[in-house]
Amino acid sequence: ELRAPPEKIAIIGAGIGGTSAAYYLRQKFGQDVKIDVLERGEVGGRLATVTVRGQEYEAGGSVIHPLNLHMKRFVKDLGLSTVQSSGGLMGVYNGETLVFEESSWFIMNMIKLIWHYGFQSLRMHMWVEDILDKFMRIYRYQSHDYAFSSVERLLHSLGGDEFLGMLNRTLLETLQKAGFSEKFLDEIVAPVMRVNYGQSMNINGFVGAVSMSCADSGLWAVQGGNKLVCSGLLRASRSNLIAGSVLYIEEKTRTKHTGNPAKMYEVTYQSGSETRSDFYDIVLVATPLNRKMSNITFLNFDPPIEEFHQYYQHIVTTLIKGQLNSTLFSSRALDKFDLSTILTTDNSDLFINSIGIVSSVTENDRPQPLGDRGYVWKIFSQEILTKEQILKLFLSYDYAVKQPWLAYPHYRPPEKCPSIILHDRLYYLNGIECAASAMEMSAIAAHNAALLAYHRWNGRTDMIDQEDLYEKLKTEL
Ligand SMILES: Cc1cc2nc3c(=O)[nH]c(=O)nc-3n(C[C@H](O)[C@H](O)[C@H](O)COP(=O)(O)OP(=O)(O)OC[C@H]3O[C@@H](n4cnc5c(N)ncnc54)[C@H](O)[C@@H]3O)c2cc1C
Ligand SMILES: CC(C)=CCC/C(C)=C/CC/C(C)=C/CSC[C@H](N)C(=O)O
Repeated sequence: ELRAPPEKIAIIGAGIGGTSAAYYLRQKFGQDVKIDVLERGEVGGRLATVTVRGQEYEAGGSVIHPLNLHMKRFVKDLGLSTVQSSGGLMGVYNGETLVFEESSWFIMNMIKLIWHYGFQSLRMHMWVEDILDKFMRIYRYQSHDYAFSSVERLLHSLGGDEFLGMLNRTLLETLQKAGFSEKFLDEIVAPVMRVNYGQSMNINGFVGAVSMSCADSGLWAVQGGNKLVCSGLLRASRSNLIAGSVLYIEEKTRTKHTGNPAKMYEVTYQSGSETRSDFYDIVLVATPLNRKMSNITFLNFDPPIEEFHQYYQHIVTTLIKGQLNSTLFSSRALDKFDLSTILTTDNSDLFINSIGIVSSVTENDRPQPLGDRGYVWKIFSQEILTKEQILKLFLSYDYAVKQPWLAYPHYRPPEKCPSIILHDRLYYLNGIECAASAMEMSAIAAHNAALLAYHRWNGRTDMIDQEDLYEKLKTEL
C-alpha cells in the first residue's frame, strides 16, 4: 500500500538534470505534489546558446547520440524538432602538420584509415559498440522502475566488474591493454578526448568510451537549442521555477497541517536582495556540489554531509565568424582547404583543443557561410584566446564571442563517485558525472533519483539495488 505523496519537493538547478528530475518526479508522485525548481542562473545550465550576428549557436552541450533514449523521448513528448549534426571532413593537427585527413569518398576514407592504422578503427568501433550495448540496459531497468542507491551499483548492474574496472583505470591503460597501437591512440583517440572533454587519455575508460561514441554517425541536436528541452520539461511537469541561489539546506522538525510533527528540509536561498526559505519533504540537488559551482552549505546534519571537492575542468568555447587561416594547418590556401573540423594531438604547445565550422541552432543542413566573411567557427581551448591567437587562426574576423565554463569533471581514475543518497530524503544527481558527463547521463541520474525517492518514500526496498537484473528481466519476457 502506498503512503500519501509528499507535499513539497525542491529541486536545486534547472539544467537538464534538474528539469528531467521534475518530469520523472511528477510521473511517479502524481499531480498533487508541489515541485519547486530553484535556479540561480538561466534555465538550461550547461545547455546554453550564444548569439553571433543574429543567429544562435550552441555554446555548451551540443550533440546528442542517436541511442540517448531519454533525450529522444523528451524531444518527442515535448513536440520539439531535431537537427542533424553536420558531418564535414575532419583532420588532425599535431602542431606542425595534419597527421590525418578525412576524405569525402567513403572508400578512400576506409583505405586511408587502414593504410594509417590497420584495422584499429574498426576494432575501436566494436569496442565502443560492446560498451554501448551494455549501457543500453539502463533503459530497460528504468522502464521497469528499478533504482540504484549509488553510481557504482548502477554501473555494475549494466556492465558488471568490467564497467567498474573502467572507472578505476585510465583510458590509455585500458586501450593499451586491449592492444591498440600508440600511433592510433595519439593521432585519433587523444584528439577525440581533447575535443570532447578537454583532457588527455588519462581520463577514466568509461568516459573515454562515451567520448569515442561521438564518432558514430547520426548525432543530433534540438532545433532552436538544446536548452528548449529544459524549459519544456519544466512546463510539462508543471513545476514552479524560483529564481534564487540556494545557500543552505538544514533538516528541521516541523508541525504539518495535520498537526503531526515531521522531519523536513529547510532550503534557504537568496533571491535578489532578499533571503528566503521554505520547507520540503524531499530535496534533489541537481548541480555539481563544490564551492566554485554551487556553494551550498549543509547545516546541522548528523552525521555531517561530506564536503565535495571535485575539480571541474576549465574550458572556453569561442565562436568566431571569420576566414580561417588555413595555411596554419596545411600548405593549401582556403579555397583548396576542405576540412570543417580540425582536432589536435596532445601537444602542450597548442593553444586550441579543436576548431570546427558550426551550424546555427535553426540550420538543418550543412552550415552556410554568413555573408562574404566566412563561416562561424567553434573553438575549444583551455584558456581565453588572446587577440593575437585569434589573429593567428583567422585571416580576418568580424565577431568573436567567448564563453568560459567549468565544463565537466577533471577525470583522474580511480574514480570514487559521490553518494546519491546524501541524507534520508536528500538526493544528489551530479555524482554520475564522475563516470561521464553528458546530457543523457544527467537524465539517467534524474530518472534514477526520482525512482529512488519514490521507492524510499513508499518503503519499496525491493525495487532498489536488485542484483542480476539483466537475467531477471530476460526471463520475465
Ligand atoms: C562546453 C561544453 C560542451 C558539452 N558538450 C556536450 C555534448 O555535446 N553532448 C552532451 O551530451 N553533453 C555535453 N556537455 C555536457 C553537458 O552539457 C552536461 O553534462 C549537462 O548539461 C549537465 O547538466 P546538469 O543539469 O546536470 O548540470 P547543469 O547544466 O550544470 O545545471 C545545474 C544548474 O544548477 C544551477 N545552480 C548551481 N548552483 C545553484 C544554487 N546554489 N542555487 C540554485 N541553482 C544553482 C546552475 O546555474 C545550473 O543551471 C558539454 C558541456 C560543456 C560545458
Ligand atoms: C551517454 C552516452 C552513451 C553517449 C553520449 C555521447 C555524447 C554525445 C557525449 C558528449 C561528450 C561531450 C562532453 C562533448 C563535448 S564537445 C561536443 C561537440 N564536439 C562540439 O563541438 O560541441
